[in-house]
Amino acid sequence: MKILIKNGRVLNPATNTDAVLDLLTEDACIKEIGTHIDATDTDKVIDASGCYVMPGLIDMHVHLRDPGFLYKETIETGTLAAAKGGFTTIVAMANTNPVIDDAHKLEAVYEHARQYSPIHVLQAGSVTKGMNGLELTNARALKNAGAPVLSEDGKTVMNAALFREALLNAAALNLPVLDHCEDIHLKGNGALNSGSIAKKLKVEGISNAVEDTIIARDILLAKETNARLHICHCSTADSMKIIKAAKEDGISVTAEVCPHHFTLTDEDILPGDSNYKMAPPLRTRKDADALIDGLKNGTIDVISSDHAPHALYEKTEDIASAAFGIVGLETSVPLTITELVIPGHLTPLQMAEKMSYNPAKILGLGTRGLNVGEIADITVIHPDIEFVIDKDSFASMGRNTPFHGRKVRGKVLFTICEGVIC
Ligand SMILES: NC(=O)N[C@@H](CC(=O)O)C(=O)O
Ligand SMILES: [Zn+2]
Ligand SMILES: [Zn+2]
Repeated sequence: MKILIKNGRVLNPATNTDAVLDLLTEDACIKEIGTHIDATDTDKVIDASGCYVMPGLIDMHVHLRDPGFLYKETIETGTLAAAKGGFTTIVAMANTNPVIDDAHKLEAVYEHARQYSPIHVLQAGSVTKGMNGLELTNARALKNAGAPVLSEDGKTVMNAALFREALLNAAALNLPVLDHCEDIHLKGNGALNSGSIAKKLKVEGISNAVEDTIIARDILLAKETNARLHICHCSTADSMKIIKAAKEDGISVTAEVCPHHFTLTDEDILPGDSNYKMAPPLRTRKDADALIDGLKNGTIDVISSDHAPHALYEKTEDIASAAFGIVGLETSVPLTITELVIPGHLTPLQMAEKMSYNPAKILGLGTRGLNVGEIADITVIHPDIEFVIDKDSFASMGRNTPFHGRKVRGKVLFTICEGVIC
């Protein structure tokens, strides 16, 4: 199979390329990149005039809900949603039922993914057994079974001594740890960001310190253990200061933000709509602006979705009792283009860096760029196509999005994984 992508704006952070070029794939690899590649003898020609041609996007924070929560999502529906959203690789979090805490369970996910996924699935292993926060998993066995990272996402390992030991083990294996930062005692029954909105809606608040104290704790533990720490879903202004200082100090820390946290604030929350409820919560304008600054100045390495599908009945009108989390795989690209690229906060090349190049580096996937001889994982996006987000068009089983009805720009036209159009 040969696919010729003609006249696209090829964005390759690995070589700092941003140029209109043709790109030819053959079978699973990139065969040629050049100014005029001949179309004869190809199976498909894609006219990519006006389009971004990026290395296949990588979402390093996804909840596939498989095994155990198949009424929310499955490997099949979640990876289809990922492909539709432009992602050729995703990392699935371990908070399934059972929790992915041993090699056997991890291998079962890979077996399912081989059967049902059009894209690459990487499965995280949990930090503690059953995510019980008490007993560490066997990190080496998880790594040998193919876990590129460890993560307790959904929870913080509250015992600092135990987490320190986990970081030591991870460091010895060169495994990054993806860190959900939320002090459960400080959080209490909090549902939305602390402040006037939570008060008005009569729910308990979640202060910035719930997040910032754990980020600071874990960065200090990473410093002590030389572990590679990746901070998940940053939402606060102070987290940017802490992470920036840590990086300047030479500590091995990377960080991500999710599109909802730079797009919305707690002022946007509609009363009775729990699709605005997620962990961490939507914060203030000041926080969102700080996240955008963090993306611009390199404090933030990665944009990930934290795709967290839930069933309709789990997202009831009662915000206090509704589940935390929103879907994101099919809205990440248009929100990033609309909120960051069009206003000039990020260049298209920087978008490719945060949504493909940097995740690949953190996950140890090599360069994963658009280079001859590399695997043909490619995303073609038209940045100028305007459309209205429609939750009923999602491939995901989750309909829990606050973005239904929102006008955006930037449409994924093709997701090519190993030389095959998904
Ligand atoms: N983000 C969320 O609000 N929810 C996630 C858990 C998590 O990412 O911490 C989930 O699994 O539902
Ligand atoms: Zn989390
Ligand atoms: Zn998550």
